[in-house]
Amino acid sequence: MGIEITGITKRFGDFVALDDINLSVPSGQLTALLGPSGGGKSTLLRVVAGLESADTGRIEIEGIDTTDLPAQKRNVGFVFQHYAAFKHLSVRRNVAFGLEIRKQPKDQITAKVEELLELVHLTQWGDRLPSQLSGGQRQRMALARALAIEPSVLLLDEPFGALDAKVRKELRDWLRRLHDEVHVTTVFVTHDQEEALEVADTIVVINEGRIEQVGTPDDLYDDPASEFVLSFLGPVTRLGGRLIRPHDIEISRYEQAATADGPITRWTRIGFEVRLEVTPTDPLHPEPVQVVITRTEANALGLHLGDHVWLRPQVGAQTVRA
Ligand SMILES: Nc1ncnc2c1ncn2[C@@H]1O[C@H](COP(=O)(O)OP(=O)(O)OP(=O)(O)O)[C@@H](O)[C@H]1O
Repeated sequence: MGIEITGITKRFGDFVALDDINLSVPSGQLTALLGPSGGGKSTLLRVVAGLESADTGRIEIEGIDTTDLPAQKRNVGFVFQHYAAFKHLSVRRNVAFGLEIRKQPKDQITAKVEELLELVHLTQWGDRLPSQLSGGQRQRMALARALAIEPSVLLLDEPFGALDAKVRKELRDWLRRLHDEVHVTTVFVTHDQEEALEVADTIVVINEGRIEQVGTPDDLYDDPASEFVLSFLGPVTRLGGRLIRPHDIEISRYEQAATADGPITRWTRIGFEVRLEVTPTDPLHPEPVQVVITRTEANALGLHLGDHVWLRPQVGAQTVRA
């Protein structure tokens, strides 16, 4: 069950925004659509929501073919980056709105709204206007409003994208906890790999209208299917013709079996990290290699700018042929 996406293609003029997308989103999970800007994530979410119609393909939500159903009949909750609240209505009335137009009994609506406000920790702000809330509180209200109709799926398009880094971090922890409580099938769009790795049960990497890989955060991190996935999930560097993560490189001051060796040509300290650049002496692979170690390691190894060092992948490190 969950969401079944079969053979979805979407063109805007000659441009192919989605190219034969096939994807099963498991019921009750938190799934991230991750990829660079313009890759097609929002378009896919909008097609699932019914806000955009695909040229070909089929969408099933919880076993029901919704391909030709209008958005309001699909029973989806949707939250955008910039949430359009009713400015003249209180937070409570905004949350109640979807229930009022469904003509539910008043006492049921009141009880449901209080339950939702508690869930998103906004009980004490219920009588305020949306303009009197912070950005993070507004997005929580948007989630409460989307959840009010008890959707079969919750679709979130960069819900925290417009917020500053600290609030984003808080809200992503909060979303994870909220999801653990309500278990509604949730799909959220993000271009932030850390957000996806931290929050999602399953990550779908999308690039240029195609799915690059689907897996758990660990699957993707430990076993990237392509150079694109490896490099999208964090910084990478080239070591002897292969791509590797800079902190997966072993560095030694002493001559040893190594993939590359050369002098340390840059040294940058950022907090607890030391980022080094080593320029290999090998004329076949002369481009500088980035290496990241902790300050403690750098001190223990007695490393300095200009030292000649030997580099090789750490045991178990993931590498991909470049
Ligand atoms: N209504 C439209 N008309 C024409 N082109 C569109 C339309 N909507 C999206 N596109 C194009 O389709 C491509 C995919 O857009 P989409 O918004 O799905 O990407 P995205 O991965 O969500 O990126 P972002 O994170 O920047 O929103 C982009 O190149 C975009 O310019």
